[in-house]
Amino acid sequence: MELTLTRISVIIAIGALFAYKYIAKNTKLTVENVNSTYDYIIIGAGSAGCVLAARLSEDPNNRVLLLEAGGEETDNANISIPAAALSVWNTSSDWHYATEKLRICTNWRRKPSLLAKRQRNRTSGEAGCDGWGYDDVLPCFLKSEDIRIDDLKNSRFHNSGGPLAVIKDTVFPIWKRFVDGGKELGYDEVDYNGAEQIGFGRSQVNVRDGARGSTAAQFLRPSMGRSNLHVVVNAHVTTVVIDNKVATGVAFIKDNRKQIVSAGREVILSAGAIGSPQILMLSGIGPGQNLNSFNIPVVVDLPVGQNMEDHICSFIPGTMNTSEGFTGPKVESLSSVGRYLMFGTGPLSTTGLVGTAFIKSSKCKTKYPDIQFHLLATLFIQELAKYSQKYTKGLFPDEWIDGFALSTILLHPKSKGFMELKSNDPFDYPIIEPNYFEQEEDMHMMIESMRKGLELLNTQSFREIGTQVDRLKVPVCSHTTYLSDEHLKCLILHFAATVYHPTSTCRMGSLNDSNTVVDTELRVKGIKNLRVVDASVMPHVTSGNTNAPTIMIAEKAADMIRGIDSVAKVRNKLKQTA
Ligand SMILES: Cc1cc2nc3c(=O)[nH]c(=O)nc-3n(C[C@H](O)[C@H](O)[C@H](O)COP(=O)(O)OP(=O)(O)OC[C@H]3O[C@@H](n4cnc5c(N)ncnc54)[C@H](O)[C@@H]3O)c2cc1C
Repeated sequence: MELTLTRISVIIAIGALFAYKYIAKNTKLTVENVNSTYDYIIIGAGSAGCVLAARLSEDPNNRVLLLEAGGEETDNANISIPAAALSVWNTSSDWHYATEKLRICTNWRRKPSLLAKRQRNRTSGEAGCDGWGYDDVLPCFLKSEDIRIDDLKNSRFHNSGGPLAVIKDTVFPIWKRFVDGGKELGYDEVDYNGAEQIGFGRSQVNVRDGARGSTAAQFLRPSMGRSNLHVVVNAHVTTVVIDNKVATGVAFIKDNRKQIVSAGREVILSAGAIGSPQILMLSGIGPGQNLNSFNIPVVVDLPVGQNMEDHICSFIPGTMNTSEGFTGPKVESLSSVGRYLMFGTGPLSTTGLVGTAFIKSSKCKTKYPDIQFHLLATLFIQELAKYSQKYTKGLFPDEWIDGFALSTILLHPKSKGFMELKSNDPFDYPIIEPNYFEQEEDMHMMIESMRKGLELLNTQSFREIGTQVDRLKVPVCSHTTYLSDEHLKCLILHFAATVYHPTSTCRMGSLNDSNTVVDTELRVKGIKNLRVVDASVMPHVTSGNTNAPTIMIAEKAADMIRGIDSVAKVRNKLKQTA
C-alpha cells in the first residue's frame, strides 16, 4: 500500500507542476451567461464534440454552444501525463459505467449475428454507407493529423500541420523485441496506418510535447478565444427538445437548475456510444417497447442502443530478465521527473503501449485483420489490478518487477450487445449489456489469439530476455491442464476485459435499413435538425482503435453541416499520388 501511495503522491505532484507549466495559462472553459439561442448546440465535449465545436465555430457567423456533463480536463492534471493515464480510472473524471454480469450460456441466443462485412482501421466501407469509403474518409483523417515521425512525413497516408500530433512510442526498448518477434513469425514491420495494416510496428500515439493529445487540448482550447463559441461544463443534458419532429433545443441541468436553450439550426449529439443513445431515448427516440415501459412518449421508433459492438481483449503477463520496460520506480525517479518537466520526454511521456500488431486468424476471410496485439511495456503490480483482484493473486506481482503484458484483442467479435434505459431518470445509468462471448465463435477466436500471442513470446527475440509466462498459472484456473484450451478459456472468462471501444449504438445506414438510426449524413431518421456525431454511428467497430476514426467522423460531419469541402486539396493531392 505504501508503495502505491508514494507513487500516487509523486504522480500528483508531477501533475500539479505539469499543469502549472503547460495548462494553467489557459482560461476556464465555462461561460458565465448562456444565451437563450445558438445556431448549433453540441452535446458532449469528448473526442468528437470538441472537434465539431472547433470546426463549426471557425465560421464567425455560427454561434455554437458545447455542453459537457463532466468538468474540465485540467481539473485532474494526471489526464495530461501519458504515464499517469491509469491513475485517472475510478476518479471523478470517470463515468464508472458497469456492464451487466457476463452470461455464458451456449443454449441461448439473443440474435443472429449481423453483417460480416467489416471496417478497416481507417475505413467504414459498409454497404449502404455511401460517402464513407476509404478514399472518402482518408482526407478527413489527414486533416487532423500532425505526423511527427520522421520516416512517415513524406508518406501519402500521413499529413503535417493538423491539431493532432502523432508520435512513435520509443522510450522503452522492448518495442524492438516485439517487432523482431513478429518478423521471426513472418510479419513485416509496418506503418499500420499506411498502405498495409497487417504486420508489427511501434505504437503510434497522440502525444504532443509530452502531453496526451486529447481533442479538448488540441482542438477546443486553441479555439476558445472565439466570441461565437460558448462552452459549459458540469452541464448534464437530460433531453433534446423536439417539437413536431423537429429538434428545437436542449434541456440540461447545471448546479441543480434546469435550463433550456434553443438551437436555431441543429442539435448535435456527441455524447458517445452510451450517452448519445441514452439522451435520444429519454427524448422519445428509440425502441418503442423500452420507452413505453417508462412512460416516455415515442416520437420515432428506432433501434437506438441496439447493435452495440466492442473490442474485447485477453492478457498474457510475461516476466523478463532485462530492464527494457516500464516500472513504477523507473518512472518516478528524479531523472525521469526532471526530464519530463524540462523537455516533456522520458518515461512519463509514454503511454507504455509500445507495440501494436494486426494479424489474421485462421478463420479470417477478408483482407483485413481480425486480431490485434498490444504490447504494454509493464507488468502491473497486484494493487493496480484492483478490478479483478480476487482472481489476480499470482498473475501480477506484489512489487514492481521487470515484465510486460501482451494484450490480444478480438477486432470483430460476432457477439452483439445493446444498451437500454433502466428508468426515465436522466441520472440513472442505462443497462449496458455487451454480450461478450454470447457467440461461441468468439471464444474459439480468443483462444486462438492467445495461442498466437504465446507463439510470439516463444520467439528467439523474447527467449533472449528469459521471457516466462508462468504467471498464467493462476489458482482460479488450477483445475485445468496448463495451457490447454480449457485453461485458456478459464483465463479468458476470468480476465478478459473491454478495450473501451463501444460503438454502433446509433448505427449509420441507408434510409431503408431498419437496423440503423442515422442516415449517411448522420441525421436521425424521422427527425429534422438532429444529428449524431460520435463513435455510436459506426456501422461496425473498426479494425483498430476507435479514437482517430471518431475524430475523422467529426471532421467529416463538420464539413457536411457547414456545406463545405475543406479537404478538396488533400483529396486532389491523394489522387495525384495514388
Ligand atoms: C479508459 C479508456 C481508454 C481508451 N484508450 C483508447 C486508446 O488508447 N486509443 C483509442 O483509439 N481509443 C481509446 N479509447 C476509446 C476512445 O476514447 C473512444 O472511442 C472515443 O473517445 C469516442 O469518442 P466519442 O466522442 O464518441 O465519445 P466520448 O469521447 O466518450 O465523448 C462523449 C462526451 O459526452 C459527455 N456526455 C455523456 N453524456 C452526457 C450528457 N448527458 N450531458 C452532457 N454530456 C454528456 C461525456 O462526458 C463525454 O465527454 C479509450 C476509452 C477509454 C474509456
